[in-house]
Amino acid sequence: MSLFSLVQRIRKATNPPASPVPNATPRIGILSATNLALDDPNVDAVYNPSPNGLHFEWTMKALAAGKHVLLEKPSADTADETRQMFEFAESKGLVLLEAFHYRFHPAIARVKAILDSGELGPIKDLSASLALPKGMFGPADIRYDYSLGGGAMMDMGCYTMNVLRFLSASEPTAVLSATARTHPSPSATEQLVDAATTATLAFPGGVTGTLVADLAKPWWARGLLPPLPDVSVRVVCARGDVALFNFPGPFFYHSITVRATDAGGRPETRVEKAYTFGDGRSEEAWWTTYRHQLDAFVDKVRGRTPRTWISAEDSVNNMVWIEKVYEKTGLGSRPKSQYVHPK
Ligand SMILES: NC(=O)C1=CN([C@@H]2O[C@H](COP(=O)(O)OP(=O)(O)OC[C@H]3O[C@@H](n4cnc5c(N)ncnc54)[C@H](OP(=O)(O)O)[C@@H]3O)[C@@H](O)[C@H]2O)C=CC1
Ligand SMILES: O=C1OC[C@@H](O)[C@H](O)[C@H]1O
Repeated sequence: MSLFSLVQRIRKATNPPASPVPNATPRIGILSATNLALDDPNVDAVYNPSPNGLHFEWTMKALAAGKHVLLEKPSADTADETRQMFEFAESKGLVLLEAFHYRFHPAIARVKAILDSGELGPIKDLSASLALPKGMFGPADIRYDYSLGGGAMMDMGCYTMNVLRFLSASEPTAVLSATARTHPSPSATEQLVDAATTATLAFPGGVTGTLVADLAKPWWARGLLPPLPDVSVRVVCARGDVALFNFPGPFFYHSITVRATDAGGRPETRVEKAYTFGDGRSEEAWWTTYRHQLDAFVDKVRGRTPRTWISAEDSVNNMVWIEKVYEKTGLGSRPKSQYVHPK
């Protein structure tokens, strides 16, 4: 069970009584099968942490009910569904945000600022990995359920795809190669679920980007030693490189390692940390990625300008390229939602 399901369960169990909420604070509900947040006029916005394959249906229903939506990643099973959700949100004047929480933290912002500063020269190659040890997710986990939009490329690959696109400041032009590791399964649909995917993409200007997404990284020493999680992104530039260790969870711990050449052409390495923006806006060094994200979401709902935002186009393009990777591996896109939204 994830932290989010836990929160959801606690919410369900405690069923907090309605209380007056100051106008400045949007009242956020969490969607679940038994949660009637959509019918509750006291709820302004909902968080949608349903399995991937249900994102489209419940986001469309929430938007139809007039709620702003903070939607878990990946936004849907297909780019077409993502496009529909954002178009609907726009037409209703509602906020819809795909919860790529890491994008709201100072650590990734610092890496982007280093790249944008030109200090390291033009980008040549990027690589991003998100790989967790085998055993973290059981066989019944939603991540292995094709009908619910399962697969490593969906679950972890959506982050790696996102960070490659974000740091390269461009969209891929092609999937050069992509391979998936699947489990032998008697079920035809479960054979379409990738436990791991590796892909290399072409970006404009001869730049390449490689992603690794693995839900079950094999153990070492004949299965006795768990491997370390792989949670890094690295960008190689003409005059050096920058790597962020733990890009998805930088609030626990992270390090930004920059290798550059000094004015005399000598190589130098420095390690940075970024737990605050220091831009005078409200923040604390302990704030999680989720806290920063929630701040931005609330800002947007309240008509203020958030420090960071993820556009509709960004979310649509992320799904476009996830689908292209699935196409290249031969597994194909996850099944489109059966939900038909009433016109
Ligand atoms: N941003 C982040 O850090 C994280 C994001 N996620 C994202 O959140 C989403 C949910 O993941 P996670 O919390 O691990 O998922 P869970 O398996 O814990 O399920 C989440 C909820 O979905 C319900 N559910 C499960 N299967 C079905 C089904 N077939 N039909 C209807 N409801 C169902 C569960 O209900 P019940 O309790 O009744 O079983 C549960 O309330 C995914 O999109 C995932 O990518 C997940 C973890 C972390
Ligand atoms: O943050 C995360 O880490 C673990 C994943 O399986 C999960 O879905 C993801 O959002």
